[in-house]
Amino acid sequence: MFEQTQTSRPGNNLILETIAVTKNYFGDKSSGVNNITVFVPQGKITAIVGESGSGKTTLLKLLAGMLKPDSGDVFFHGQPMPLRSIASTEEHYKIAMVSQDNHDMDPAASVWENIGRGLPMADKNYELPKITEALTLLGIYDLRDMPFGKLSGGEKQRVTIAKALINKPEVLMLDEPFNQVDAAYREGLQHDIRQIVKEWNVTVLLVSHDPAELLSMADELIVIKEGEIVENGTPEELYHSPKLLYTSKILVSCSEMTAAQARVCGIKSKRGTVVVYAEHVSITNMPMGAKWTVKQVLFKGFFEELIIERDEVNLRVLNPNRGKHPVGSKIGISIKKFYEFGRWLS
Ligand SMILES: Nc1ncnc2c1ncn2[C@@H]1O[C@H](COP(=O)(O)OP(=O)(O)OP(=O)(O)O)[C@@H](O)[C@H]1O
Repeated sequence: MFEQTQTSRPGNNLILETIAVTKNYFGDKSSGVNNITVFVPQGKITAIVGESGSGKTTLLKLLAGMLKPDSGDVFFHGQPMPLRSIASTEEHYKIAMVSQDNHDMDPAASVWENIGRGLPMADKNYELPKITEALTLLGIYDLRDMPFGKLSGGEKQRVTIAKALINKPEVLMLDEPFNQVDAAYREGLQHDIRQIVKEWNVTVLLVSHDPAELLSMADELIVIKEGEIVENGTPEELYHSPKLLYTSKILVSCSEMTAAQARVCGIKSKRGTVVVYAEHVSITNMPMGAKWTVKQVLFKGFFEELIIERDEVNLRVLNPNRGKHPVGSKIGISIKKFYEFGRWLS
């Protein structure tokens, strides 16, 4: 594999680290994670990205002390992380996990009751101000008397996050937190989480499959493939200069082609694979150059994505002028930028 160790940025205080951690479920490297070293900076949003089954949740659980590594170490504030299955310790209250399934919520109980159950018994006297604060923070105070089971997916997710925040954790782990949440609601929730991170200096570890979410929310991305770290950097670094084809395919709507197919687009490449981002293709107005056929028009809200074809090569094009190029019409294009990847780096 190309690179196995995430690099830490100078000046960042680290809150969580794994050093050469391996966790395999079947005794070989085919599942889990292998020899992973990661540094999680305090007060930032770090996203773990990778294709399905690459080991993101396993890494999250190792960092939370929910899984015992086969080898290697996990540190929280520089101290070995105790395992949760033995007993919940002070460290564990400082790390809250929000997963996709809301499994610890009681659908018949009210929002207020569900959130209150997140408090330790000794803290019951402080229930009123703490629950009020959590509900207000997530903008769901008005829902306090509603049964949890009657809420929409987005509202449920806000309640789950409010419950995770009630003990003011130092680390909030979010595993696919916005899966059930529709687009309009999602942006508001993402914004609120960013605010909480800033105001409370909370560290967030985020697992997501949504490129827009990853790019807009994360301060740092860790890319994981087949249980190993293959690349890391800021969203800007990885978006504009991905080292790996794998990374660009996760983060960007793009077209992947062989060097021979790229020649159809006027690109001469000596390397194995060429990638063109949809946003780097512009539509030209010259009728003579209109050699591409629009095959599909994908509605994306305020813009469209066109799939166009020429000589059996398909290309994705970002089209801001919606409705102008229907299926079957001919267009010309120019490509502003492309990326080349050698096979050994993919
Ligand atoms: N409890 C388990 N027992 C056996 N194998 C497991 C277990 N948990 C995960 N695995 C396997 O380990 C690999 C990594 O799983 P993991 O859930 O960490 O991946 P992921 O990147 O989070 O996937 P997804 O994006 O689909 O949630 C997969 O091959 C998975 O099948």
